[in-house]
Amino acid sequence: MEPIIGKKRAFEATLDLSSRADADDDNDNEPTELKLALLESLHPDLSLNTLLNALLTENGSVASASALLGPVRSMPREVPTTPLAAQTSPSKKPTFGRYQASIANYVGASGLLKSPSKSSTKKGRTLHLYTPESIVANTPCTLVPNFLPPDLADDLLRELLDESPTFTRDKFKLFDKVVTSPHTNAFYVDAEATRTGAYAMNFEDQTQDGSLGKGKQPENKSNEVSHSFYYNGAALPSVRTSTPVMATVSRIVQDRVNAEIQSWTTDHCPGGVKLKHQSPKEWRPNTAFVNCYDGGKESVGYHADQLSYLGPRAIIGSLSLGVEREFRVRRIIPKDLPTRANGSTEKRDKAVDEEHADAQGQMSIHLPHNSLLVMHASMQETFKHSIHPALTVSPHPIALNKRINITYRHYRDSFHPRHIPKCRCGIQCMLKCSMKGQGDNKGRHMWMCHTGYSEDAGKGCGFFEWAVFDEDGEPPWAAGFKGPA
Ligand SMILES: O=C(O)CCC(=O)C(=O)O
Ligand SMILES: [Fe+2]
Repeated sequence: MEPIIGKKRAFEATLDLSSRADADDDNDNEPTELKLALLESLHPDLSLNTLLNALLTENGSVASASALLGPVRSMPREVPTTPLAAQTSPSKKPTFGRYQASIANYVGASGLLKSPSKSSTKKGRTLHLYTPESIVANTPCTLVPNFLPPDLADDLLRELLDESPTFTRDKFKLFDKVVTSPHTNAFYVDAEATRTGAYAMNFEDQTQDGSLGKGKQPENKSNEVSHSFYYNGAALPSVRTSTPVMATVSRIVQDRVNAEIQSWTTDHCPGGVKLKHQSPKEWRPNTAFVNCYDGGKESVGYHADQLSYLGPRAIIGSLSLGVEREFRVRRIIPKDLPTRANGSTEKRDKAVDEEHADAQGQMSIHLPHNSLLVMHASMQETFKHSIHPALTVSPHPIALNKRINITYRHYRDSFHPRHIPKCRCGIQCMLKCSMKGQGDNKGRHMWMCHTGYSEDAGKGCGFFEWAVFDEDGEPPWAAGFKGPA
């Protein structure tokens, strides 16, 4: 059995680490904290998130936000002198028992907030989607609220909160600068997957019960790059075996995601048929990134997930626990720029991309505790996603200011590190979807060198080749490859 040895994860070079909050779009000069304080005094039983959302939806107008939120419950009381953001800072004792209002009370039949100007996204604007119906109608995602039995969700949350102090921050290169991700994470492989098959692990790294031990981060003992997971030019520094509750939940996620794939295909794919390059096989999660966001400032910028080990048309089951946060999505806008021979991108192009993307606006999905978001087969190729920084968070009784997110993933045997193409630097290529180029090349997948993204690497070798898949997304080296689609 060959070892899988972890390394470091990072994101694509399109990350936007800015913490620009939409509240900057306010149409007057009052600080947002003051407006929130006013709104809170008018609607004392609503959560800060609800108030903030209403304020953002109404472009910073307190009067319109208040009208949207419904009848005023009391006369305004004195505006607190402490900014509300500070009231939920980790140093302050959180107040529990605050009623978490459902914004669905304030939405129209479409699930969109009642506001005619919000029927579609606009430059710099955010369309808030508050119901599962509006989410699936506007994005390639399905939201399942109250997903797990409540005690199981709490057990999983407690288990991962215990692990979270050992999580690390990604470091990677962006526009020639080394950036650190504004949240922490760790990578897990299912114990079952580490015992057999393509993802079998080197048992030397494991303890007797088969786990790597809490927070244990073994050094990569092998330089055999073909057995490591590479993200943006560096191998992951550690691979952990999934915790017992993660594994139990993984099976529940598997069943639900497969059922959701079926309904989504029937309802949203032309002719009710799966997409070209989507795998027809059962989705079987065998790995997961677990993310931790400690307080509203922690976030992750816009990115599409790297496809190297997932293959094209990847599906991800993303479980949220603890503090509710905003998951923002925006469409990737293909542009008619000529593709460079080596598929490389430049700073100037990225800036143009960002400007172009911003012009389309974005959509916001609110992810409460114990909700499962299924990112369907067209998501990674057509949308970017992020966790937006929050001015305030409503503390969770177990997690306080933290949000834990588990992205369950199916790493496919035919995309195992030992199989995928290597570049001239000698490391595995990254699989990406091209959004540039002309005609048929737009939306094609490509294998490319990602050394240039690594914290300590040079420019990379510029290796690039178009990826070839059959109808089911299998590469030419896979058993049963049926020929180019
Ligand atoms: O925290 C989340 O919901 C998203 C995390 C994410 O995008 C990722 O792990 O790639
Ligand atoms: Fe992601």
